[in-house]
Amino acid sequence: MQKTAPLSAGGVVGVRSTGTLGALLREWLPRQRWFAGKDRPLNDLRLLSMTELYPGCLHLLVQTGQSGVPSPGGTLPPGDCYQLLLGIQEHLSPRLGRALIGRVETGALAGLTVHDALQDPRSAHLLLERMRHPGPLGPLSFESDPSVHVPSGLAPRLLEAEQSNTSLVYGDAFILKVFRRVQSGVNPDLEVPVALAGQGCGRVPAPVAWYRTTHPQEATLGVLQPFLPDASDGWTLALDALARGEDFTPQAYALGGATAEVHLALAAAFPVGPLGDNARTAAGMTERLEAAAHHVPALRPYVPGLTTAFGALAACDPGPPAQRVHGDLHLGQVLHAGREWFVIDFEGEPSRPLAERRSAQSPVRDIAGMLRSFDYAARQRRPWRPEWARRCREAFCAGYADRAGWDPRKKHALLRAYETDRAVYEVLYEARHRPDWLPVPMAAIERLAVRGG
Ligand SMILES: Nc1ncnc2c1ncn2[C@@H]1O[C@H](COP(=O)(O)OP(=O)(O)O)[C@@H](O)[C@H]1O
Ligand SMILES: O=P(O)(O)O[C@H]1O[C@H](CO)[C@@H](O[C@H]2O[C@H](CO)[C@@H](O)[C@H](O)[C@H]2O)[C@H](O)[C@H]1O
Repeated sequence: MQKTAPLSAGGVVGVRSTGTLGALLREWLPRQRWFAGKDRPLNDLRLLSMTELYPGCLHLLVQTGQSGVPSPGGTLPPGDCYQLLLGIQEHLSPRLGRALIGRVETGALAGLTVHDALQDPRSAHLLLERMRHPGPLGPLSFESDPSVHVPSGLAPRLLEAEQSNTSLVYGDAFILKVFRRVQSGVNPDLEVPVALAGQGCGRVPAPVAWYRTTHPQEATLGVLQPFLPDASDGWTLALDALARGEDFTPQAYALGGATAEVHLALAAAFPVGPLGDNARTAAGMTERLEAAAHHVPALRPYVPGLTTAFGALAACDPGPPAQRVHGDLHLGQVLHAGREWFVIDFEGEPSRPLAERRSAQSPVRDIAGMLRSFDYAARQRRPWRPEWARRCREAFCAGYADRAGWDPRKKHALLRAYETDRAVYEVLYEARHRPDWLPVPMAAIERLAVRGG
């Protein structure tokens, strides 16, 4: 293991040190949407690598030290590793005010202003130039599919949506996703779309360029893909349909079919495991439930009822064989463009270790994710529209069954257990990131625990 370097002179960035680059970042990081450790104080920050992308722009990998933080499962040191691109200037132009991180008072950068370079069009342009010219740069390596031409001079814009990563759109032709929380190993959001493209699966935009680091460990840092310019995501479309009182079942049916197609391509591209070992899966789900109940007290009264679902899973027939899956499928991860559904963002649930996200799992995990999403959408309206969600869920399963050759609705115990597991994940996710949304998955928890589905 490589030794990590302190981010400020004098060792680990201390609580009282102000004015150093480390102190500025320690104050700025926890305020970012993509910062995963919001529930624990950030005690220290260490520098893993620093590379000059071009004059005035630094690429950093930093390691957080947080009390009570679990190891992310990779071989990077314990804590979380984040990717930062920092613009360093004497004076920041007022139009970049929102990108400001602060002014460094001491150390090698004393007197200079630091900003988030991904919010700076000039830096975004130069980052694309790096991707257009593959090759190594210190510990970084830029690579591309030589069969695709990426033109120079595409105007960049930052996607403003609240996300787990940072995405830049170039000339409405390409989208670059810069992974913020980095785990060692290849990121499934590169690995899977490349493999699906190899299968000729047109439902997933194929990567055209990417960059990675080899220090302190191998890790994917960013992926450039074709941008679908007139696409609308499934969440927006579902909410629009609800607002207009419109039926969404034809779209849900088509989405079920598209999901099955992606599953078939995944099963062809990656090794398929044996039939599900339900007892082991149920034990894992029970463990996750207990851990979530530890963090979110509101879950505790429902633990016995929810555990029943996992018990039923352990006792039921093995489900479909384990295979690579999407891992975090919901309406925000599907795009509708030109009358077709496309699937994006194969990273899986961000809080799970990378090895787990890359392992073969039941395809029911994805089906349950999407079923939960129809429930989320229906609960955005007052009064709640359970019938709308029920019809979408039915249609989605019917579309899936027609394309996959097996019907998820006939796997009741399996579906209920995976839906429960997903709702437990959502409770934890909302408690950490969007406490106002907690009632949405909690309503499902109540339904699944008390009424059994
Ligand atoms: N190929 C694409 N074409 C059009 N829009 C896209 C594409 N890929 C992603 N997007 C848009 O970017 C958003 C964020 O992408 P996503 O991969 O989900 O990032 P994150 O992991 O940060 O949530 C999506 O919700 C979608 O609106
Ligand atoms: O898209 P991400 O990879 O960032 O996924 C995370 O954030 C999602 C919210 O943005 C979260 O999804 C939950 O909320 C959605 C509505 O905003 C809903 O459609 C999903 O069904 C629900 O799970 C997702 O769980 C999380 O991993």
